[in-house]
Amino acid sequence: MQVIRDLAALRAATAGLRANGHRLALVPTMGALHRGHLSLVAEARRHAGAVATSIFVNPLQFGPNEDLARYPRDEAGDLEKLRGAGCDLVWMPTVEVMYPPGAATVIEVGGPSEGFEGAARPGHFRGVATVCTKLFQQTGADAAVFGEKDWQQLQVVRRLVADLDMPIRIVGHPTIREEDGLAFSSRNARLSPEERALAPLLAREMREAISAMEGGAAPEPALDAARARLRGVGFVPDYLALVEPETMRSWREGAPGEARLLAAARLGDVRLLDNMPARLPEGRTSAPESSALASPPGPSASPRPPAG
Ligand SMILES: Nc1ncnc2c1ncn2[C@@H]1O[C@H](COP(=O)(O)OP(=O)(O)OP(=O)(O)O)[C@@H](O)[C@H]1O
Ligand SMILES: CC(C)(CO)[C@@H](O)C(=O)[O-]
Ligand code: BAL
Repeated sequence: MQVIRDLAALRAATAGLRANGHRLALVPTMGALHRGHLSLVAEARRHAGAVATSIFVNPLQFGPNEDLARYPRDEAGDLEKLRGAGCDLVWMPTVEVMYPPGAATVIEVGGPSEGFEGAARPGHFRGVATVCTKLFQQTGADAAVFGEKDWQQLQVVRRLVADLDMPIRIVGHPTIREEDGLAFSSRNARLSPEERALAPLLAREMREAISAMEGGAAPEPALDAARARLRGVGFVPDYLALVEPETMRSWREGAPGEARLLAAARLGDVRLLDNMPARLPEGRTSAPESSALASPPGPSASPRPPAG
């Protein structure tokens, strides 16, 4: 496994892999690797003959009051895990290599960047989009694998690649969880034992709310009940919201189909993120547009052109 810290060496190594006929798949990470990351490495292997993992704690995606300085780091442990996972190349640039003095270009993605993590962490997705663009350029990877764990990030990266015609395939990989249902996350290492014992309740409450909604309950009351239960055990929920899976727009009340439930909640000073699919059933439409279609217009129904 080659461990590379400067750009010239990276270019030489990727050119060597390509000369040997290998396509390259990249797994971008911020290190402190766990089983979730290693499953991305295994997924990457299915898409290319050579696998690169980047480890770079990207200051550009952290706000001034966020946990950049406390972000967990474990270089020796990470390299050992990547060797065990059969990774071919590790790209570990320093901040100076990634952002040399004078660097002044950033990438701003609209659409799915707005709201949720974009609202809670202003500038976060600018940092993610900028570093991902650089990582794709630096490695020339044919594919990059991202975890569904950061669902909004995955949609932002897909938007970035589509809008800028980048010749790279973005692969999403399902969230890997501990046995008690908590999604693996590097920041879990910062939970106290008491917080760690409570942490799986986030996923449990999300599942409860989803099964209520899939059973026909209206989303907002189901989500309100989940928020209240989470508060009751010590979480500070930031958002618990049903959205369109790709655009991140709010789910249209009453619409059937495949939605995504997004959650962020604080436990102590650790912010946990999670998301899950929710299949909303037909037959409990309450949206003004659908009810106008389904029933004869009443006095307050807005006029609609006839269908077809
Ligand atoms: N439990 C998981 N299952 C699958 N993929 C994951 C999981 N956790 C993280 N990833 C993915 O790994 C990649 C690198 O993420 P990152 O290094 O930020 O890890 P993280 O554990 O999510 O850390 P953080 O605690 O900062 O959220 C991202 O694509 C992320 O979605
Ligand atoms: C994609 C990423 C490596 C960019 O810094 C980061 O946001 C992450 O680890 O999810
Ligand atoms: N996994 C998303 C990286 C971050 O929290 O900054």
